[in-house]
Amino acid sequence: MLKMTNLGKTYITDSVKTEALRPFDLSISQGEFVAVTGPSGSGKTTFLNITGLLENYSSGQYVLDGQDITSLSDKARSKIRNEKIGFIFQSFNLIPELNLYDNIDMPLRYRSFSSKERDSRIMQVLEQVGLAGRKNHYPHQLSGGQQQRVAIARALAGTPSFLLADEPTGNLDSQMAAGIMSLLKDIHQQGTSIIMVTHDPNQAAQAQRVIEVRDGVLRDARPIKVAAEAAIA
Ligand SMILES: Nc1ncnc2c1ncn2[C@@H]1O[C@H](COP(=O)(O)OP(=O)(O)OP(=O)(O)O)[C@@H](O)[C@H]1O
Repeated sequence: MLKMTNLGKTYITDSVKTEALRPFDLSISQGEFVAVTGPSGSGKTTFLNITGLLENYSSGQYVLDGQDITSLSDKARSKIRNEKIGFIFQSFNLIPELNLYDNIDMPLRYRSFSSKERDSRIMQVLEQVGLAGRKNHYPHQLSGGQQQRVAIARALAGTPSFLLADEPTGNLDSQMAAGIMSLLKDIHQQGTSIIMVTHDPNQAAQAQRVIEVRDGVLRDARPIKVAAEAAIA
């Protein structure tokens, strides 16, 4: 699904050079659930922004679904971002003036779907996150956990190649956080690839594979399930 080769990111501000990500190689296959973890300032957000095509890298190559991103224009990148990546943020990022239905519809309007197809996609994802009966409600009428469910529905509606989640439970209490983790695991079981940044080692352990970032060095732990099977063999 995605392949990064010798990818690196250096910030230069007022002649101060920060090597946010030292050059690394990484492949993530369709259907994986990957957690990205590491201490504050280690480079997780930089990694996430590059993976989500929100930020450029300084060196190397990034190939997404067979397409080399390196030489694309900003417009072409935006199109790929909208079609292939579903974003989930810590702060939900719903539009307060729009009801749930219209929040989910918003990114679909930039795609070539008919209004009938958009409607069926919106209702399907609202069902999937258990909020079909609340489609006319506004974000402020929902709990934090429910708002995050809407954000997940919005991310899923465009059938992206993968979901990119940035601390998706960071603003939730532990019970709501457990509900969101369980929803993400269900979505993964149904075939969606997920890349999730988290500070929480317990959440990271629920993914199939953990990538650790420390001082800009990306360490790719082996898939946990494969490692466990290897230990038994
Ligand atoms: N725009 C920027 N200009 C200069 N340096 C930056 C910029 N963005 C990030 N950095 C630096 O790059 C390094 C990695 O930052 P990054 O935000 O990716 O870390 P993080 O692991 O996401 O941290 P946190 O968990 O606190 O969000 C840090 O040293 C940071 O100061």
